[in-house]
Amino acid sequence: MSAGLKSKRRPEPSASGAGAKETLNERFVYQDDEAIEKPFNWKQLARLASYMRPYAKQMIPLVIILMLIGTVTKLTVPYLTGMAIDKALGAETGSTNLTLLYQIAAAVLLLFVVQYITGIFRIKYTNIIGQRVIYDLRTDLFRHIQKLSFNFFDKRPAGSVLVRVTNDVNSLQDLFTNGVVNLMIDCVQLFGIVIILLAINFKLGLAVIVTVPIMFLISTALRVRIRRAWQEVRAKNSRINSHLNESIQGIRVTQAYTQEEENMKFFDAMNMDSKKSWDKASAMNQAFGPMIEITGGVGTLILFWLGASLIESNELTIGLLIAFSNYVGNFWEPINRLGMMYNQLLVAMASSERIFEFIDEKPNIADAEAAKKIPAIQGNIQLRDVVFEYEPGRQALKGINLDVKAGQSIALVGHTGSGKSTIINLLSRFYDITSGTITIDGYDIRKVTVDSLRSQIGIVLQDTFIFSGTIRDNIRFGRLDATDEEIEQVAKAVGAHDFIVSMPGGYETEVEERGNMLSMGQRQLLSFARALLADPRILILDEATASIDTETELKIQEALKLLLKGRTSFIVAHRLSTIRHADHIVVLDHGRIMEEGNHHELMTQQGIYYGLIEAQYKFL
Ligand SMILES: Nc1ncnc2c1ncn2[C@@H]1O[C@H](COP(=O)(O)OP(=O)(O)OP(=O)(O)O)[C@@H](O)[C@H]1O
Repeated sequence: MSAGLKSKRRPEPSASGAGAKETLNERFVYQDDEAIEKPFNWKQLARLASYMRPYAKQMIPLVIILMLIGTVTKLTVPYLTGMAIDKALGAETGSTNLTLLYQIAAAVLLLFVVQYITGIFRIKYTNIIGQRVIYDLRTDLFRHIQKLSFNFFDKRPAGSVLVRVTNDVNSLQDLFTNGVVNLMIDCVQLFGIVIILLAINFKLGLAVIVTVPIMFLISTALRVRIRRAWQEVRAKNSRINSHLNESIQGIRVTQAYTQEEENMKFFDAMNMDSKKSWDKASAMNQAFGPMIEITGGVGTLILFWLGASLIESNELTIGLLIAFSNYVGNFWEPINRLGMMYNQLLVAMASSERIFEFIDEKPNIADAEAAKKIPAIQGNIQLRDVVFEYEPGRQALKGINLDVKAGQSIALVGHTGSGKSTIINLLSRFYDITSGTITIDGYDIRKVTVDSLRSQIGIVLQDTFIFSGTIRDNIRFGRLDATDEEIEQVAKAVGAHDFIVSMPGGYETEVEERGNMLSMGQRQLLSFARALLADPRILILDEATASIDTETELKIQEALKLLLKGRTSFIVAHRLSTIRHADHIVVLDHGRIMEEGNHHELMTQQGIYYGLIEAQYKFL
């Protein structure tokens, strides 16, 4: 397997059920993804808000106007209701006035209609803004992830990267669509109600307002506990998802080793764990949920108790008390929502921190300041004292010197872990060397632009990745502007045409992601066709180790000959036929070149190479 594509594996499922429980806490947890909420951070909030800037001029003023109209109409209704009771139904005047009642009813109806219509448009526009912001954020993140270097992915499980692009971005969706506008609405509504309450009756207004912070604290504290319990449920479910993902990906290995029962035990333990935390959260919801409702009731109680005495002393009318109680009802709504909003913000803090951490990660393979494009490559390559460490202090290559002339084919051979894949990863600059130099046609590869370098180097990896799409699309990946004829030409040249046309849809056959429906040999031929289409001056090839039937082997050898013709090539070679035909063979051991030469020279030396070839014969 190529070093660049190696991922750090999590431990294998443990062998016993008890072990399953013990490891449950560590497996499927991406350490840095565990934090569900983070403390409030103004800088980060400002950075998030900056994503709304492009839409600020066009849409935000419109949303604010709609919101203000909606809030004013909403706050006018209780006042009109109070007026209807006092003036039209005679609670204050002592005589009924039906005309006034109808007029007030008509006004209230009109206000409702206005509120309804402004609400529809406000929601529509906030959703549009929210979706655009999320789209921008996701695009930024994906564009950036694509640029990150191999060593970034070496350190992270693919699942952890996935979680950021999907879950973390999604968790901000609500904040951007409803959160920001609701926050504004609630603040305006609260401010308006405070003024109105104090204006209607200062004493009563003050009494109600004073209770607010206490109620707010109680309800927020209860809510925090409920939220944490639900977050625990979500975290457990996310572990189940990760396990499920791995189980499905690895189903072949599980079935081949008849590990279904063990896997089931592990899943069961996780499932049970999730169920228990759900039970706990649900019980908490039932116990505390009604208490939050009751806190709102206390305010109303104070209101009627104090209100009644004010009516007795003629300081307040019945209508105004009812209007007052309506306002108090409206008062609780934004306070509760603000509490929820605060929770939402803390969760958003954690998600945005993770997203920005990725966006701020500098790809460590980037163009040098004065980097120029490398001109059309001839293919002369020189490695001088190349030392490379994946991790500081552990040298994977310990001073490699190599001279390759344009058009030569170099076979890299050696025991597993000797540094073969590392060399080919360095040539395309997937990693930067620790010391020494690599030059192509005399250009130091660190001083030319990464794009101009990679676009002239073709790579065929052992794990030939097939993307979901048609066979034609997969070949076209080598050069996007290739015509259909060119695609068929290269497929014919590498000997893939026959099997392609025998498939149900020919070149248009849809292949699943990773190309599961294709055989190893077929995948290999497709990737050769892809590389031939790209027509690079330098070709890097990590030869597949899997044994394939002799007929396919012959086809692959033929295709390989064609592919290598006239190019400088580096092959991590496993097949004897490939090695034998190489112009130059480099034998690596523990990161050093131990032997060099052609097949005959090395065989007569009777050194490491001789031993490797002898060992291969034994297996044949
Ligand atoms: N991504 C990585 N992070 C850290 N160390 C790595 C990484 N990839 C490879 N190594 C280490 O570098 C050394 C050389 O590995 P390399 O993959 O080049 O060997 P190889 O000769 O290609 O082996 P194989 O034939 O098994 O693919 C090994 O000791 C390996 O453990």
